[in-house]
Amino acid sequence: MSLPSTSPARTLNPRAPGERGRCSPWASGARWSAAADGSRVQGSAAVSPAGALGSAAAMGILEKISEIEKEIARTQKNKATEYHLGLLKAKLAKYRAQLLEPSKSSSSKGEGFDVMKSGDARVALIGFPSVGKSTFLSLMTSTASEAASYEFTTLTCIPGVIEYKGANIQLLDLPGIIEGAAQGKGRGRQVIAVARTADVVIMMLDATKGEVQRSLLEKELESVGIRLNKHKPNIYFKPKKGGGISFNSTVTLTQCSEKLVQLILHEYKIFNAEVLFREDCSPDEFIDVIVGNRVYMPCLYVYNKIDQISMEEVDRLARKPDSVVISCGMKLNLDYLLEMLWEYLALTCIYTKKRGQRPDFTDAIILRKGASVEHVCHRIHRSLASQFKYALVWGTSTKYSPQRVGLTHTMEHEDVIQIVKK
Ligand SMILES: Nc1nc2c(ncn2[C@@H]2O[C@H](COP(=O)(O)OP(=O)(O)OP(=O)(O)O)[C@@H](O)[C@H]2O)c(=O)[nH]1
Ligand SMILES: [K+]
Ligand SMILES: [Mg+2]
Repeated sequence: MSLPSTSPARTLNPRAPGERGRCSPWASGARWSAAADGSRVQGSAAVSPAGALGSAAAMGILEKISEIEKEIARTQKNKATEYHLGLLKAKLAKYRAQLLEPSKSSSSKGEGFDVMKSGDARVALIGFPSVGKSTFLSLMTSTASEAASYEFTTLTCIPGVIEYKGANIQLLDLPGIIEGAAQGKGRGRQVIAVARTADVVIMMLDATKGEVQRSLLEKELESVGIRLNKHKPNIYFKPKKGGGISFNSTVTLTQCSEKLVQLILHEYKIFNAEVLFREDCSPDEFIDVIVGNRVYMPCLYVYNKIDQISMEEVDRLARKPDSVVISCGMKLNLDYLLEMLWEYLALTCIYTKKRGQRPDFTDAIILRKGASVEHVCHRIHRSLASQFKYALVWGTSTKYSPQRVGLTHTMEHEDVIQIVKK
C-alpha cells in the first residue's frame, strides 16, 4: 500500500481526538440499548462441546448451555415468546456462571499470569494469535516481548509501561486467544481473568482479516460477564427477607414487564426483592444485575497491519465506533492511539496548591475516576490522611470555589486542592 501524500491523517482519524462525546463509552449511552439483545442468540457457535474442560460435570453444563442456545436460536422473537426467551436467558446465565466457578479454586491459574498491578492504570491487550500484540508492546514500552510470524509466540503475561502525560500506564501483553477461550481453550481462561482486572481493554485485530474476529472475541468476553463499552444498567435491585417482589419503574419499559421480571427472579429462586427500573433495560441487562459480578469496561478496537490493506479499507475501519487503525510495522497512527487510550482511561488529574501560592500545574496527581480526597492524601504522603483537618477544593467537583471538604469528597478531573493539617 502506498500512503497518499495529501492528508493521511484525515483518513486514519475521521474523528478528531477531542470528540469525546462520540467515542467515549461514558457519553450519553445511546449505543447501549441496541447492543444487549440478540448477542446470546448468535452465541451458539461459540460454545463448542469440545471445550478443553475435562470433568464430566462440566461437560454436562456445556451440553445444557448449547441446548439452551439452540432453543433460543430456534425461537422466534415476538411478544408471545418474550417470557419463554427471558427464562431461557436466565437459565443460560446461570449455567455459564457455574461453568466458570470451579476453575477459580482449581490449579488452572497458570504460571506467569499474576502480574502485580503497578502505575496509574492497567491496559490489557486481547486478540487472536499473531495480530501484533507483542510487536505493539515492544514498540510502546521499553520492555521487549518476543514477536514472530507463528501463532502462540507469547505464552504468559508480559507487562510493560507506557509513560504518557505524566502517568504510568501498565500495558499487558497476553497470549493470543481463540474461539472457545472462555470454556478453557488454550490459555483463554487465564487471559480473560487478567482482562477483568484491566481499566481498559485494547482488542487488537488484524486489519487484513474479516470482521468475524471482532465478534468472536466480543462473544468470548461477553460470555464471562465482561461488558464492553456499556454502562451498568440503571436498575435498583435489593433482595429482601420477606414481603414478596415489589416492582416499579420510573420510565416506560418496552423490553421488560413485571411478569417477566418475576419469572426471571423465580428462576434464581428469589421470591422477595425490591426492583426499580430507572432505565428501559432488556431482560439480559436485568439478569446482569441479578447475577452481579459483571465488569463494565471501556474497549478500544485497534486494527493493526493497515500497511497491508487499501486506503478505502483503512478509511472504512477508522470510521467504526471505538476503533483506531494502526500499523506497528510502519509506526503509523500510534500517537493518535495514545490520545484515544488516554480518553478511554478517563484518568483524573488533580493539582495541588500550597497556602498563599499558585497551584502547581506542572506536576499533576493522577488518579482513577471517582477518587476521593483521601486518595489524594495517600498519594502525597502516607501519613497525611491521619493529620488531615480539611481541604479546600477549586473546580467542577464543588459548588463553590473554593469549598471546604472532608476526606470522602469525590474529586473531579483538573480540580485544585489545598490540604490543611491539624
Ligand atoms: N505487515 C505487518 N506485520 C506486522 C505488523 N505488526 C506486527 N506484524 C507481524 O505480525 C507477526 C505477529 O506479530 P506478534 O507481535 O508476534 O503477534 P502477537 O499478537 O503477539 O502473536 P501471539 O503472541 O502469537 O499471540 C510478526 O511477524 C510481526 O512482525 C504490522 O503493522 N504490519
Ligand atoms: K506471533
Ligand atoms: Mg505475542
